[in-house]
Amino acid sequence: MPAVEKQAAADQYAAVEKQEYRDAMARLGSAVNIITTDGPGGRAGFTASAVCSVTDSPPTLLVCLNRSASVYPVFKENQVLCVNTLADCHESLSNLFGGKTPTEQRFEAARWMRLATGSPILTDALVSFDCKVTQITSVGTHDILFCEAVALRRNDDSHGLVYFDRRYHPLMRQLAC
Ligand SMILES: NC(=O)c1ccc[n+]([C@@H]2O[C@H](COP(=O)([O-])OP(=O)(O)OC[C@H]3O[C@@H](n4cnc5c(N)ncnc54)[C@H](O)[C@@H]3O)[C@@H](O)[C@H]2O)c1
Ligand SMILES: Cc1cc2c(cc1C)N(C[C@H](O)[C@H](O)[C@H](O)COP(=O)(O)O)c1[nH]c(=O)[nH]c(=O)c1N2
Repeated sequence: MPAVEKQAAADQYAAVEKQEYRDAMARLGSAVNIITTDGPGGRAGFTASAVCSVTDSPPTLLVCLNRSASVYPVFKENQVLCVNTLADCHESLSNLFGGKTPTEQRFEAARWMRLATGSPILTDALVSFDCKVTQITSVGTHDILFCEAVALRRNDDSHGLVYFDRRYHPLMRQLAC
């Protein structure tokens, strides 16, 4: 089909209204993560549910970051980040990093260490992916950061945390007895 006709065919679909889309997205349960960075641009961190695995070769995750977030310029400059996937005990930490709280207050509330990139690793996270940002694509209000994992840390005894229907839910692992 010629490009003009393809465009005309696509234009016949109206976009779903924003609130209706959010109400629908609230039905998708997801892991909750605190994304951190440190480097020439300074230290920053925010809560993100828009995170997923892209490929294992090379081991790559994606993180969606709203360009209007206060932390955006810091992540853009540093080009490294850590995806810290939260455990069941981290509900209040998730809210702290998801709101309007100043950076120092966010980081004071937990214990951190470093691995390869210098990004803060949450010591009791379920799992942490220390990454370099390899590619960025803008879609609408967000940037999609493609992140290659260069180091990992796991806490195999922790339970998970899921964000579903605008609430947090603990997700129990079957632990060996
Ligand atoms: N991807 C995101 O940027 C994203 C995801 C989850 C929550 N949030 C923010 O966290 C706060 C609380 O969220 P909530 O789930 O309690 O209620 P909500 O009604 O704002 O969002 C419902 C769902 O819609 C999606 N969503 C919300 N805002 C979005 C955005 N700007 N871009 C893309 N998808 C978005 C998410 O899947 C979210 O769980 C809100 O300020 C929300 O904007 C942002
Ligand atoms: C459960 C949950 C999940 C998400 C968020 C919030 C919460 C509570 N937020 C919002 C994000 O954390 C917030 O905008 C940042 O903390 C930046 O806020 P300030 O601009 O610094 O106030 C968020 N933002 C984003 O850009 N991508 C995402 O995937 C998510 N996911």
